[in-house]
Amino acid sequence: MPVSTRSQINQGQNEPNPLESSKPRSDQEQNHANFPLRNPHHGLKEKMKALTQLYEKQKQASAALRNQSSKTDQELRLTTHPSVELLGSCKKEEKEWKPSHVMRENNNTMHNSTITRTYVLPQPPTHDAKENVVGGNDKILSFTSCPRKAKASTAVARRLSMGGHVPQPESKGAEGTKNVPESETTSASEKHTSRILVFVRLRPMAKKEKEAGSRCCVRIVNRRDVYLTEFANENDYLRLKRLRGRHFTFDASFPDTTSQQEVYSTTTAELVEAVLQGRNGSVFCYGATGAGKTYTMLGTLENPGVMVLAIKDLFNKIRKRSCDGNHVVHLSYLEVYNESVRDLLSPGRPLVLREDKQGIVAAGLTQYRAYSTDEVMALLQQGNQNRTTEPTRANETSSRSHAILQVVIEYRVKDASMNVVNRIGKLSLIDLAGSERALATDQRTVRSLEGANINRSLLALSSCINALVEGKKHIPYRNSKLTQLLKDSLGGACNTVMIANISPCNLSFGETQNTLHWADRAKEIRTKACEVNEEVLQVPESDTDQAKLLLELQKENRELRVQLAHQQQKLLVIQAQSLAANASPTPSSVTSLLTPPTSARPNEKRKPRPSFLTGNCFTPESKKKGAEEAVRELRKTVKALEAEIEKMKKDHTSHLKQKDDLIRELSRKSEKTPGAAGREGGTKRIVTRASLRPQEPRTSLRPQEPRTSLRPQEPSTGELKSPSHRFRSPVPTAKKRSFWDITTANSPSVATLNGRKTRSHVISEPAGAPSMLLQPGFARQQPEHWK
Ligand SMILES: Nc1ncnc2c1ncn2[C@@H]1O[C@H](COP(=O)(O)OP(=O)(O)OP(=O)(O)O)[C@@H](O)[C@H]1O
Repeated sequence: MPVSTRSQINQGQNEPNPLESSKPRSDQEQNHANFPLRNPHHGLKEKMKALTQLYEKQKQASAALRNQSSKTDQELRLTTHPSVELLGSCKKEEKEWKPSHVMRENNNTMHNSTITRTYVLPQPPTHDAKENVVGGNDKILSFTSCPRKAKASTAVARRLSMGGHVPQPESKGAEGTKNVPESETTSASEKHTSRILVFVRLRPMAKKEKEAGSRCCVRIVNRRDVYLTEFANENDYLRLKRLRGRHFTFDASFPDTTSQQEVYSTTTAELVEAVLQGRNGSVFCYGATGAGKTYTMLGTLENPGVMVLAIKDLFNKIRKRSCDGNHVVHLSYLEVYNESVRDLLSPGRPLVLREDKQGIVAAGLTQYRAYSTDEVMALLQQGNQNRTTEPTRANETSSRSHAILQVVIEYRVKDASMNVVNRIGKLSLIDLAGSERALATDQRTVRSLEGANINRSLLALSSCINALVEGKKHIPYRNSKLTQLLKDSLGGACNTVMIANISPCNLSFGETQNTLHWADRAKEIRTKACEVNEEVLQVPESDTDQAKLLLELQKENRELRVQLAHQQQKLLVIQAQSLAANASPTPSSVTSLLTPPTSARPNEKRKPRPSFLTGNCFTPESKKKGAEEAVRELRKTVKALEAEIEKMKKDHTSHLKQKDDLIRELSRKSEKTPGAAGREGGTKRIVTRASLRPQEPRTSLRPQEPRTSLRPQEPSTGELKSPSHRFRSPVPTAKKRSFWDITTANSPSVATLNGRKTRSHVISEPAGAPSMLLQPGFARQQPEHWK
């Protein structure tokens, strides 16, 4: 890239060289002045002096101009280039910026030697330039020649295929962040593809960096434009020639003051929503070591990162929607360390990646069914403890592996025609290890080997990005484990978000530039349109009929049971009356049996009280015939009633028996239906005996509690469980369930999940299956060779 040298600047400015007028020149000098470009380093010091004088002159002129009116002064400040602001903000004592492309700064160091630093300012952004490189000598900046961008650049908010606008971060009065109309952003061809959204996050300057006198080389303007400024020693001529100021534009750029919540809501919140609708989503953090990837993804206890906020959001949303259907959440967490894949939730032998028609599969990866945010948090914490982290020179807690957390959400609901709609969304949250220079980290063998492997996989990632951008047919995913696992995120049907983390420190300029370069490249990757992974599980006609019949029979059964209970209650009352009649011939004694004793004075002669049976069994005639006849009649009535109840009981029992037999028969039939347990062929057994009768009340005929045992008000809910049922706390006696035939991160969800029978499958699990978390010794389940 062309960089203005001092000689070029002199030529370009057409200013008379002050040296020329002040002293007579020899022929040689004159020749040199006539051909200043022949050797740019020749007479460098003289030229520098001339340039300094020129600068002083212009400075005075500008000061005079500024003094002319305050208005002019204000305009000047407004039109100052962002990078100049940056220099001012990064170091307060920074000198005023200079009217040339190449600027100098003289700093007295501790050793009292003079070091001249040179930095190059990037050009102001243009509408169609995705990256502006400082040009040649014809583009010399003057004080007010850097117009601010008045309109949003073309790298505008892109739309996810899920249909929503990309949320723009709050603008601080910037015009450039306004949403651009859809017509400007999406063409017809874009409708079938979706682009990777790329965000940049700048971390704050670390304490150590501040103490070392580092300077800030990044400035974020309008929450989208990133200006990168290079500082260099002026004596480093070779470097000087290559100095570049750079400007990039992304979907959003986050300054160092941005909160975790803001990063989450701008980058990932929409993705979570789409995942709940059955789409796939991936978020990955990319950047140099110590740039803040893990902080962005995991965060701290006080400032939780994207992973934590996404999980919380996910469960909140599920809870709100739980009445609509049945959500099941599965979780897996793996790392790629030194080119081997390891299960972070259940560490053991390295996992083997397999590619089949369902995508890339890590054979043996454990998937846990999660019921609550707390449970996922605990799993996450456990996984992170197992993750390989080592202190390096660049970062005290450097992640030495790429970590992939995958959350699979399965959503089931019955439609009006008794079909089951099954949607599966996958969210992959990826914290990549940092790209690094060997010297920047460590030269010890293990660390450098790790670094080499990290770099190798990141190199493979950049090759894939390149191939995807260039539209090549062959994408070299197989070059590393990481790219194999990211295959779906990069080239599959997936809404993908990349967060590029950068450091503000000028010592990391190279890494920052590299990160921004690849992030800029990634913007051009087009993934396949992300469709909803929906499957309608069509229930055969016969099955539907059977299901309906079963439901009707169950309803009838319940009604009969309630009737039976009523009759039994009546019988009890009559039996009590009969007993009373046997014990005492007077109606009052019958009543006394049914009522608690009220007399506190046993010797007192009791007054006859009107019986509640008066007007019912005891007629005026019976009174006349006497007590014996009344008892006889009562007995007769009781016997008749008993016989009737007995008959009804028999009828009901035989009814119930018949219906139970029928239910059993139907259930057996449904179980025999092909594909009932699995999912092959699209024919699913959705109505099972277990699913239809989970809430079937157990009839208790104990007379003490006839109503409570029957619970006739409890609805027949079918297979969809109530929210409380799904979210109840795990039982401590839970048994470990694992998927030995599972999906891995980024494999196509529908095919993968639907095509596989897993041990912890949603349907096959008992309702309210307990969590792994509370299983005793869960965290310590390690194979022998790990102990
Ligand atoms: N936005 C931020 N706000 C405050 N501190 C941050 C931020 N980003 C990063 N840090 C701090 O910077 C340090 C390095 O960050 P982090 O460990 O996340 O880097 P990394 O990119 O994951 O590095 P590596 O690739 O080596 O794992 C940490 O101490 C972290 O707390």
